[in-house]
Amino acid sequence: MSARMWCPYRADMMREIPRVELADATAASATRRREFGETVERGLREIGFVFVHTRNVARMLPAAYAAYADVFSRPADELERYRRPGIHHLRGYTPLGVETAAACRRSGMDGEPQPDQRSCWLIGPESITDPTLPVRFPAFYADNVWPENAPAFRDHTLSLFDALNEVGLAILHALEPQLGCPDGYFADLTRDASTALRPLCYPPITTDQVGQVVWGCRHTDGNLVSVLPPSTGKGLKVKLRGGGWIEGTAPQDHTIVQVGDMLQYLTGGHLRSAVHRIDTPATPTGHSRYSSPLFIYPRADVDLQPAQRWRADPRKYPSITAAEFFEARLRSTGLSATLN
Ligand SMILES: O=C(O)CCC(=O)C(=O)O
Ligand SMILES: [Fe+2]
Repeated sequence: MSARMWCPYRADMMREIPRVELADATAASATRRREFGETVERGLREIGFVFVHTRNVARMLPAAYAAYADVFSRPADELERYRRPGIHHLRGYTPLGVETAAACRRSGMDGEPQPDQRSCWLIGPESITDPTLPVRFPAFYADNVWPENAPAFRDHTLSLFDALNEVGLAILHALEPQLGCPDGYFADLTRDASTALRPLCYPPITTDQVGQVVWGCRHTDGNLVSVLPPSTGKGLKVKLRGGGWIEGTAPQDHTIVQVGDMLQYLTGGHLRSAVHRIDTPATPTGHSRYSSPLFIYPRADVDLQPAQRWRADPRKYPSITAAEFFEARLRSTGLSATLN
C-alpha cells in the first residue's frame, strides 16, 4: 500500500477545523487524553489545522502587538540596519517585497512575480546546548538581532516564543501514540531546534491596492508545525483536501496548530501540510494587520526520511536532513540571496 492511500479524500471528511482544549492534553482522565490525541490527529490528517483553546497565549497578545506596531513603524533607514540578507534573512528585519511564495512567483498578476505584501522579523532560540550546531549551521543558529530602544519587543517576543513552543510541543507529544511513535519522539527531534518566531506586519490597503496586491500568497509552511496565535485581523484561508477554501481565523482564545511540509514528509504524507493564504480586505483599511506565527523545526541535522511504518516509497521520500530540506525551501521563497 502506498503512503498516499492512508488518506484518500472521502465525502465524510472534516470540513471544519476541529477545536481542542489544551488542558485535556494532560488531563487525569485517560479517556480525555486519548480523545484529545484522536481529534488532533484527525484534524491534522484531514485538514492540516487544529484550533487549540488556551487563554495563556491570548492574554499576552495586546502588549506584544503594541510592541510590534512600535518597531514596524520605525523609519526605513533605521529598519534597514536590522536586515541580514547574508544569512538569508533568517534573523532580524525583512521589508516588503523580499518574500515571494513559490505559487505567486509562477503566476503573479500579468505573469510577473507577485511578492507578499508584508514585512517581518525573525527570532531564533536564545540558547542552544550543543555548541557545534551554530558552527555547522551558522545561518540557522545565528544570534538574534534586536531593535534599539525596544526592550518591550524583546521581552514580549521571547515570552511568546516560549508559550507558543509549549503549545506546539504538547500537540506533537499528543500525536506520538496516534502515529505509533515512542514516547518522547518529538521532544528528541526538537531538542536544540532551529525554531523561529516571526512577527509579521501586513500594511494598510489603499483604494488603489484593493484587489491588486496579496498580503500572503497561497503556500504551505516548510517546517514541522506552525503555532499561530490570533492575529489582529481576518484574512487567513485554508484549502481543503477536496477543494474549496474555508476560514482559518482562530476563534477567540484559540491558537492554531498546523502541519508543515517537514511533518508531512516525516509521516510519508499521512499528515497534511495544507495550502493557505492571507487575503487582503475587500475594502481599503487604514490599519496594519499583525500576526506572530512560531515555526517549530527539528534540530537541523535530523533526518526526515519517513520511518518504516509509513511504507513510503524511498524514491519519493529519500533521506534528507532538516537543514537540506530548509535550504531547498528557501530557494523557492525568494529569501535565499546567496544559496544558489
Ligand atoms: O499571518 C497569518 O495569519 C499567517 C501567516 C503565514 O501563513 C505564514 O507566515 O506562513
Ligand atoms: Fe503560512
